[in-house]
Amino acid sequence: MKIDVKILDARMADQLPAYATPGSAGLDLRACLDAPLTLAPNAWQLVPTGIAIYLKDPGYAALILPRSGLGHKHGIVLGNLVGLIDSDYQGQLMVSAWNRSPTAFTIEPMERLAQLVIVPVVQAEFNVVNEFAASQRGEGGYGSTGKA
Ligand SMILES: O=c1ccn([C@H]2C[C@H](O)[C@@H](COP(=O)(O)OP(=O)(O)OP(=O)(O)O)O2)c(=O)[nH]1
Ligand SMILES: [Mg+2]
Repeated sequence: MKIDVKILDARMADQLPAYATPGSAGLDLRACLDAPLTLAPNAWQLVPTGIAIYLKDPGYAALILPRSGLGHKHGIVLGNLVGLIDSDYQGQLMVSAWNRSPTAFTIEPMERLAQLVIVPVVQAEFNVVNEFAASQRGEGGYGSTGKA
């Protein structure tokens, strides 16, 4: 699949997001910063990525997810937990970087900060009904099938 991409910061021209291995699901997004950015404990800031994408097809969306290493080892996750990029969004991809750890963390310019996953999307329509056809689960939820 080919996605239109705009390079908004010249530094991104030779380091567009890429799959790190043939089996990678995520494209690493870089922090397009002019200077290091220190996030104090529990601080968050919107970080530009230097690129815009236009998915065009409403059958796709992109998700911005944390990088596991940064999230687990340094507490750098996302202020919105997950970023959802609509297929008609044409602005710069932004990463809400949140330092959920008790230690300050410095993001270096052009460091890989988060990852982008392209996913298929179904746009559903609602069919209003008074009763659903019976299902095995019915209205049971929240542990209703037991623990083991
Ligand atoms: O981490 C993110 C999340 C969103 N976006 C961009 C793409 C997305 O299509 C747009 C709107 O995001 P969303 O719909 O999640 O935010 P909203 O608060 O509902 O804003 P809007 O009223 O613009 O839809 O912002 C990002 O760049 N990074
Ligand atoms: Mg929205």
